[in-house]
Amino acid sequence: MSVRVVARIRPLLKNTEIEKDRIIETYGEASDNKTTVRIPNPKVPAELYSFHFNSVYDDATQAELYDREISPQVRHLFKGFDVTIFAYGVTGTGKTYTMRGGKSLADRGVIPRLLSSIYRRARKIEKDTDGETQVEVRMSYYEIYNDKVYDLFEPPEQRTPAGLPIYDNRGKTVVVGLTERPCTSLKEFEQLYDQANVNRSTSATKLNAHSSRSHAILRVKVIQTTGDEVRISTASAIDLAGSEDNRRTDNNKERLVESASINKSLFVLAQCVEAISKKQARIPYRESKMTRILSLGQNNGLTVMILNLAPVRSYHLDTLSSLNFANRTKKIEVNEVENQPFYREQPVKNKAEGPKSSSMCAPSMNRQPLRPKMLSQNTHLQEVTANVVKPARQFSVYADQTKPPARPSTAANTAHVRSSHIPIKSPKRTSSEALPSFGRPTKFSRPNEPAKRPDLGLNKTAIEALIERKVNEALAERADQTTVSSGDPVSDEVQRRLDALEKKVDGQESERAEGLEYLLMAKQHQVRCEDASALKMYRLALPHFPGNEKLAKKVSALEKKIAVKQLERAVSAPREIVAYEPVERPVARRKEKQEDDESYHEVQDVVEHNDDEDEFAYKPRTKIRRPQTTNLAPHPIPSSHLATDGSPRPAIKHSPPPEEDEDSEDELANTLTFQTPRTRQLLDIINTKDVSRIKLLKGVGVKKAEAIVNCLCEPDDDVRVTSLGQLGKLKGVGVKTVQNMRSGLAAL
Ligand SMILES: Nc1ncnc2c1ncn2[C@@H]1O[C@H](COP(=O)(O)OP(=O)(O)OP(=O)(O)O)[C@@H](O)[C@H]1O
Repeated sequence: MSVRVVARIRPLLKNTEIEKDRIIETYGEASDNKTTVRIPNPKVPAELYSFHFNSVYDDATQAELYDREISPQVRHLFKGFDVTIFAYGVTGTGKTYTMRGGKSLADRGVIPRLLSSIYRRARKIEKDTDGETQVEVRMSYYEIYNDKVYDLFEPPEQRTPAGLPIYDNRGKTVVVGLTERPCTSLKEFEQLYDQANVNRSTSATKLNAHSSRSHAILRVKVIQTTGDEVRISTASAIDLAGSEDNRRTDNNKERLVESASINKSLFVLAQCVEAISKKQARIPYRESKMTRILSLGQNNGLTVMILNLAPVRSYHLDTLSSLNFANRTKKIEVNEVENQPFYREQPVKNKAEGPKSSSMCAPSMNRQPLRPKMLSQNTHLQEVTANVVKPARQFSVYADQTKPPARPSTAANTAHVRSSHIPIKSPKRTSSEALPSFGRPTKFSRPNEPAKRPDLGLNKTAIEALIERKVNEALAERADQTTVSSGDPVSDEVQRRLDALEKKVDGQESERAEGLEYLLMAKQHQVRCEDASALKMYRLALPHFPGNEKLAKKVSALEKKIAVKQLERAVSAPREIVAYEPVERPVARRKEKQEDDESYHEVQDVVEHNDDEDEFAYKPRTKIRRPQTTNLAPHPIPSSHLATDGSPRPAIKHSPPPEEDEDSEDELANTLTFQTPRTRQLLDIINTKDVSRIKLLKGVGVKKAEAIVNCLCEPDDDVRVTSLGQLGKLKGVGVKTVQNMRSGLAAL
């Protein structure tokens, strides 16, 4: 079965969003059964893109979404399936609202409603079985913040900076040292959940006053116990942090680091989804903790993704990218396999207290091999297991007996009975791994049934003697080893040195790793054309690479680039012409431009070969000219070319001006600062987008005029050149041409 993808479009936010800016439309066979989202092409608004999902909710209430999408999953959960529900979307699109919701009854989100359903169903099962089946609910709640895992049941001051380790256990990612709290009622859950949410990392950003800065994972374990049969299934509800465009957030240093980490993990998730959809052999799960924990497409059970979308233009590009991601996600196949019940050994002491009070220590729980999918819907399991006589207990302490006595006939019968009903075979195990003589490896008879125990020829005293002998042997062996190591002064000395060396290297490594982390973030920001954020990250990296000239140069080049951009912006804003303040003239422009070019290539290199960054070696590269396209139409506009409202910005093409113009950039910087009547006249002519008029400008032939008009002619968009700086950056124009055009105007 595939991941179920449902899109939820949040309503317009009062005070900040208006109807006119709505760009998303939804369609379906009926008004309560929508399945399609339509959104215009940002370049060609008349062209609509359609995306089909399992369901689409437009302005839906919390109850509607829950009842139709999540409530049906509770039944599966109690049948033994693991259920994963996760909310995905850009920051401010309503993920936390969907998952957690508000405080009022109507506003409650998926999580409190899910827990309410779980408790209701649990009570019903207990009642229907006259208490024979008991249901226990335990929960753990943690967050992944800056790629580190923190227990949300622990207050932040008790956290270790490194966070909790995770490891893979037979395909399941396990967080080590996580608190698991029993939770007997909805009220108790709400208390725990609210308390834990206080520990979650949230902050105000420009786009969301309560932005989640971490991915939050709630795991609810449902343990159903009938006699000594235990069935465990888990519901995971995940509120992912939203990706952010830092040009829009005005994030400070701390927020930027968080943001880079969020964006990185979401980037890895997108890569994983792409790799799965392309059926690639390598899925890069391990590159982020979030993808390891989410295990999309790797986990068994049922997965529902809630795609949160904002309906307005300011999210246009982000919405498109989320829709594309969701479109790929819906094709991911998940193994719909339920967790099998297992049988636990009931401690004699607790027997009288009944199953509810029995301890549920994780180590005693041995899962059985998974059955193939075709059996996953078997509803007769209870019946079958009721007929099964459990095999005799086997102690490993008997392993060194010459030959274990023949297994009691009941065990053989068990295997026979089982195989006639359910051929238990894990789809993930090879036959050699399966236990040949027992249907279930973890099933033990109760200890107070001595009559069924095999006669293994050892009495209690003999067993104790055997254990004592083994323990003594092991202790003696260890004592021998200790003597050898302490008696060797050379190895002690070597060991001391090694320890010291290790510490030193560790220190350097963590220092360097932190620096590299900043560099990587800087590169990510650069890729997204967030120069200011990139600069901040480079500055943070500086102290980690003392004396690295290349890095220092990079910082100063970026500072200058930003200064020039600010200058251009100031010039293009009409009011600021009046308030013009002289800005320090950019010096050594030629050099700066070279560095810009190089950083352009480096960014590309980092995307392809991240290893380059490890050395931070500044290798001279051959200049690669970007393709000289004359028509923009077939190429998607990169997000950096679009204004925050999704419409194309005035057609500034981020390409280096032609070689001939490099020397004159200082002069252009001069002319950028104000608009003379001649400049205005020139810009007016350019903005006519009329080839016959533009070609008359000095130094402009028909070809150049056509190229200029092509740059400006985005269908249905009024792209205007508002400064000489912008004009100079159009493809094929450059500073000299601009000067020619201006000087020619005097003669017109
Ligand atoms: N369906 C909805 N109905 C009413 N208000 C909503 C809805 N969805 C979201 N909102 C409002 O939109 C704002 C942003 O929502 P929310 O904080 O849930 O976004 P988010 O995607 O979790 O953001 P982040 O990733 O930054 O945490 C909140 O004020 C929330 O109340």
